[in-house]
Amino acid sequence: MSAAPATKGLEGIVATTSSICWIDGDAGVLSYRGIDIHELASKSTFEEVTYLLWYGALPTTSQLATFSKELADARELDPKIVDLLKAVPATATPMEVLRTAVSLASMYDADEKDSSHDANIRKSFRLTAQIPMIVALFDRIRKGLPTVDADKSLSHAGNFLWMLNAEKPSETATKAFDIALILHADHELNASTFAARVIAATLSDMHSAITGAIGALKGPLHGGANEATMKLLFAIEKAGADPVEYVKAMFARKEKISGFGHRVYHTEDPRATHLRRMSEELGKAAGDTKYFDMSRQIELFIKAEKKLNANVDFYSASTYTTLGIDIDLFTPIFAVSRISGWAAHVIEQHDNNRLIRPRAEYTGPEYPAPYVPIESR
Ligand SMILES: CC(=O)SCCNC(=O)CCNC(=O)[C@H](O)C(C)(C)COP(=O)(O)OP(=O)(O)OC[C@H]1O[C@@H](n2cnc3c(N)ncnc32)[C@H](O)[C@@H]1OP(=O)(O)O
Ligand SMILES: O=C([O-])CC(=O)C(=O)O
Repeated sequence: MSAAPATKGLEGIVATTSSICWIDGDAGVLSYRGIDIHELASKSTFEEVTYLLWYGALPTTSQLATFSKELADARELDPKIVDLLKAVPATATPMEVLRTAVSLASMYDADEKDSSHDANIRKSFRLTAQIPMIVALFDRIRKGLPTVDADKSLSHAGNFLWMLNAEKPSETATKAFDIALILHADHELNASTFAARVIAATLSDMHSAITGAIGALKGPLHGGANEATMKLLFAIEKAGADPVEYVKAMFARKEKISGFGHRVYHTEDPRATHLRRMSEELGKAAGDTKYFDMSRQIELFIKAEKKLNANVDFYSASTYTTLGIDIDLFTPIFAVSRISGWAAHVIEQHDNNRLIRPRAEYTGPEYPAPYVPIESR
């Protein structure tokens, strides 16, 4: 069979079937297992959403209690992983460290050599519990601050904030963070999830797939855009510039504005609706809406002038900054949530596997090209 012409970036190509996440990019609908993201963001918790993603249906009260306990009990890290966090060069970024620590965690995983469905579920618990621990511990280690042990009585969101700040988080902060985790949990065949599925489809293991996914998430066209958005807001603030004039100048230089545009949504990203509200509410509660106000001015200008919508990364930047989180933790925090979706996709891929191996449209020299002997070249 000869290959069809290429579609740059695989735009619009349906690459697999999946029962995890459904998006209508024209109507701005996102659902996990058919349940609308707005309902989940307002009524659910990260633990419940993770159960939904892995098992395909909402849990009963006792199922959720067992699941949440199992997830909390998985808050354990081999000391060798903590040693790694202490040994990396001072220039290491949290995203590089997370990628490397997850790869190392594979060698200390009880199911290292087992990729059965049940072993994949057990690994999903461990990775989902360990990733936030790695991010929080590394942040404190690099700052020379004492680390704190995981608190298994706290929720997933609450324990992350506890381990990051060594202070019991407020209910408002825990709730806001939990909603952010729900919103970022899954998004169909985004680049990092696709990368994870490609790796899993070779029958490689869950840790390899997640390590690759973290590498894909890191890029500024994907999860890295939340960090890039905050850098933009800080640059505008530092320059004392008018946000709209600053962005206009970027457009004149043909630069892309982080946090805008999306391959699938042609209308408002439904996650941005929540993050915009959270950014504003948290700003008001903290008595400083500066970053929300700047963001809103930029959003209104870009929407009016370029018909581009804010994506999930745009308002998560000001939301996390208002929660007191350092800018280079934004993308690792995306992974703290997205591990739930990545794991669901790796499990689904292994449960019904076929190697993912597309074709390329060849654009090189015409075949057969001559092999010119080296002395004649
Ligand atoms: C969690 C996530 O991954 S959400 C996405 C996070 N990434 C970002 O926010 C980075 C900024 N955005 C982008 O680079 C893009 O919109 C992407 C990567 C998200 C989607 O890319 P694609 O679907 O390939 O769209 P593409 O980059 O071809 O853009 C289409 C057109 O809109 C323009 N455009 C898209 N996004 C932007 C932007 N953020 N700023 C300026 N122009 C943009 C492009 O320049 C292009 O214009 P042209 O047709 O005149 O050349
Ligand atoms: O779906 C995408 O291409 C990117 C995205 O929004 C996500 O991964 O959450």
